Amino acid sequence: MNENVKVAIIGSTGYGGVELIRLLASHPRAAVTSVISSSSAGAPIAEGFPHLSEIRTDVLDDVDPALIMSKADLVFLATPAGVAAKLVPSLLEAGLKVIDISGDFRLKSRDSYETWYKKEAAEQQYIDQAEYGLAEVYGDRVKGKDFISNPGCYPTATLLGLVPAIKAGYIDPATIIIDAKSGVSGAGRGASLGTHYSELNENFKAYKVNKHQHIPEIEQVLSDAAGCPVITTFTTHLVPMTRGIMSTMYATIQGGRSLEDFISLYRHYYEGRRFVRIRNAGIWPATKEVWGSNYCDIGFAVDERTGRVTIVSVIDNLVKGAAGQAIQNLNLMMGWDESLGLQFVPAYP
Ligand SMILES: NC(=O)C1=CN([C@@H]2O[C@H](COP(=O)(O)OP(=O)(O)OC[C@H]3O[C@@H](n4cnc5c(N)ncnc54)[C@H](OP(=O)(O)O)[C@@H]3O)[C@@H](O)[C@H]2O)C=CC1
Ligand SMILES: CC(=O)N[C@@H](CCC(=O)OP(=O)(O)O)C(=O)O
Repeated sequence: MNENVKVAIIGSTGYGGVELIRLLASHPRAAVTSVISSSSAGAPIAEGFPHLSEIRTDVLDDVDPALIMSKADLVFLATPAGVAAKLVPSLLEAGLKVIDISGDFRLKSRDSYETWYKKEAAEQQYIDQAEYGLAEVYGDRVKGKDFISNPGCYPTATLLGLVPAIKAGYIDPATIIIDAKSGVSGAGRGASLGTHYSELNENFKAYKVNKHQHIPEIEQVLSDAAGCPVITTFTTHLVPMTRGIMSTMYATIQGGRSLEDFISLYRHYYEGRRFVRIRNAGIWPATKEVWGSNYCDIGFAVDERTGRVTIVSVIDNLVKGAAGQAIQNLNLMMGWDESLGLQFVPAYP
């Protein structure tokens, strides 16, 4: 698989879709040949997004599998929950490769999806076909596949911070507590009461406590890593900033492991994976240090007094948490270097 690829984006007027357009503009082997909208077909995309005017002079296409097939080889879906479940079968049947950024194909159990997402689940055969693309953990399974389910933003930050320690038995999986915070672009472009300026500015609030739809996704992967069922406490918070996720995780240490043990375990686990950066002792990652990039930065502290480890993991929700990891999965699918088109230095300050 050494050919270049033509790409269509469904949901290209949303934050995830627009970020895909931005990142793919500098991809050496992928060209966006169709930007798609269910509500504004026929309108020039640069009309709504003047920052794209140099690179996109085209109009938005309708959601039509035959039209997409005539223009593209692969389609990204950056659509609200429930949309991909209905669209993906016809896209796959049209012969397109698919990368879905929504949560519709991440959970292997239909019941679990319907419990947590409160929507009708996709058909089981398509759920079974979807490869869950947490790139640094399951990347080997992605190569050559036609259908990837891209992980959620919170799960990406959280799982990259927990999987090595669970797999190595450095922490007790029954003791994990995850305290996560997100910038507001994680909620998408649509306006809502909870995310408008005066509700958000100079405010900091917890939401969906014990009810967040990313809980079963995190537990599915932690259970796979531990080899036994794992349940966690996971609390999300909204921070008055645009981009960024910080996931702070706590667990009881097993086997008397030290801070140096954790740092060296993670450096070994992520060796050769350039998007995960493990911090030296005492240097904590901050969301600004990954802003606009595909990096996930992870730092640790070991508290000998409590016997617990603190793990802090940060990503840009729209890049590593969505469009960037989706492009990383495109690269892995195609057998290319996983960093093609993603070698951005974070914007700082
Ligand atoms: N924002 C983030 O940080 C992350 C988001 N995600 C997930 O990615 C997906 C997209 O998120 P995000 O970009 O933030 O969301 P947005 O709300 O910003 O954009 C979603 C887009 O989907 C399109 N859309 C809505 N309904 C339909 C439909 N029936 N058929 C086709 N297109 C439709 C809309 O565009 P139009 O009306 O033009 O069709 C809209 O612009 C969601 O599932 C989200 O949960 C995952 C990880 C991180
Ligand atoms: C800040 C904020 O509201 N974030 C969203 C993330 C939604 C998301 O990405 O949902 P899926 O991964 O399930 O598609 C939330 O917490 O629901």
